[in-house]
Amino acid sequence: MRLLFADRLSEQTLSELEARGHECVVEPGLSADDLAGRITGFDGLVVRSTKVRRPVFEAADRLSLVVRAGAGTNTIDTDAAAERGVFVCNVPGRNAAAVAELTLGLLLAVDRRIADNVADLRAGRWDKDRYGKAEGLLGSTMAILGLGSIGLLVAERAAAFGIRVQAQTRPGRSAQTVARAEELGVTWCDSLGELLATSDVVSLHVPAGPDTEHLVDAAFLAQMKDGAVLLNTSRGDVVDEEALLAALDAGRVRAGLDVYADEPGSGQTAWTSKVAQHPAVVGTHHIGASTAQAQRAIAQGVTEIVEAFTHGEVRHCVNLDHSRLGSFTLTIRHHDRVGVLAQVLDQVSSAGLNVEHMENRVFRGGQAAVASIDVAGESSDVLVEALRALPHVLSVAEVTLDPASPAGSA
Ligand SMILES: NC(=O)C1=CN([C@@H]2O[C@H](COP(=O)(O)OP(=O)(O)OC[C@H]3O[C@@H](n4cnc5c(N)ncnc54)[C@H](O)[C@@H]3O)[C@@H](O)[C@H]2O)C=CC1
Ligand SMILES: O=C(O)CCC(=O)C(=O)O
Repeated sequence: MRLLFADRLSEQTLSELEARGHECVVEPGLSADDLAGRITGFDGLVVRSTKVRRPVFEAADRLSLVVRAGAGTNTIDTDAAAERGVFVCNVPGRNAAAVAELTLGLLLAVDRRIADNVADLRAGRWDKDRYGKAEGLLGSTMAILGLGSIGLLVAERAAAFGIRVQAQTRPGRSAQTVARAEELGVTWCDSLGELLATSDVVSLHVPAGPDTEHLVDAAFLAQMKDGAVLLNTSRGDVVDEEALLAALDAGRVRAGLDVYADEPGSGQTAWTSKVAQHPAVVGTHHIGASTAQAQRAIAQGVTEIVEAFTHGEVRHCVNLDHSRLGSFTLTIRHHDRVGVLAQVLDQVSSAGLNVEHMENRVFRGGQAAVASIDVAGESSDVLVEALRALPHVLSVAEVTLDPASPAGSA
């Protein structure tokens, strides 16, 4: 594949991909605005924080894969990609430990005012009176919103500090997550109000999206305990910054933030933000994932995704419709000969039916294969008999799909 890297990735990944025959063009200086003018001629695009907007997909001539070398995909117009049949894949979980480490670092920094301590010492001021007061973390209570890869690792690290961790009960949470959370001592609150009113620290680890936009608003902040600490290493949009500013000004809360609503992407630039500059905030520059360990793990994930893709497997795709669109599945065992599938598809299209998804698996030895074809429309005995009569077809089975069942192939 011809791959454009619009952000920096490890040299090792690039050499590994090149050793496997891919051409890697690395242009970390490209901005979101430059991308549309640069994308022609590339099959794949790999980005970290660089935004990938609709014009990129409109300008692309052969783009088939965008890999987000990280977890959050809110920086990519996944709908525009879906409209043009471009897969957008992320690398889930691989940078979670790094983000969890920074989250605890921010908490310690807020509690002990480490940044202010350092600034005063660097300015030649000793002030044990001012800095010799802190609540301490042992025995405090932390709420975690978003108990996924990062949330669970934050819970694990918080528990090691003697912090009691709690989360809200949430329908649809996997049994595996509940079991891991309980193993770590996480306890459950039935309502958000109860969770916030009983927590000294609230840590956000939810993805950005319509459900979580301004999840932390004035009402949310008003329910937090007086003097509580808000930690946000997820996305800036999750917090209504005007409301946070008011709560900070009123001395109601303190905050440790790695992400901001209108933060710049990668690189260096002049930037001011009232929340980031607030004295009750310890802020970092969206560096949660920026450790060598996390970037090695992410780079390995990128290589795996590109390699799998070149072998026809799409891993961690975030813009596929996982609900089956077909109404029935045909399973066709056949001799693996040139033209068999073309004849099968001919019969399906002659019956006026549309194929929604198909997969063909060849057995060892290359003699036989099984095709699984999800089809939209009404099946008929005539079609099934016509398929059975085709040369090299060994058997045809037909199963009507339950519209509620997930396809879950990618
Ligand atoms: N600061 C940084 O450098 C980084 C930030 N992130 C951000 O952190 C987010 C979380 O990352 P991961 O833990 O890897 O993702 P994840 O997908 O493993 O976990 C997200 C969790 O949030 C839950 N969730 C979704 N909506 C929710 C809601 N409305 N209320 C409560 N829970 C909800 C999901 O069920 C899931 O368990 C990413 O989407 C990304 O935006 C991720 C990596 C680095
Ligand atoms: O690559 C980065 O620095 C950002 C990481 C991030 O925010 C993510 O993985 O969602």
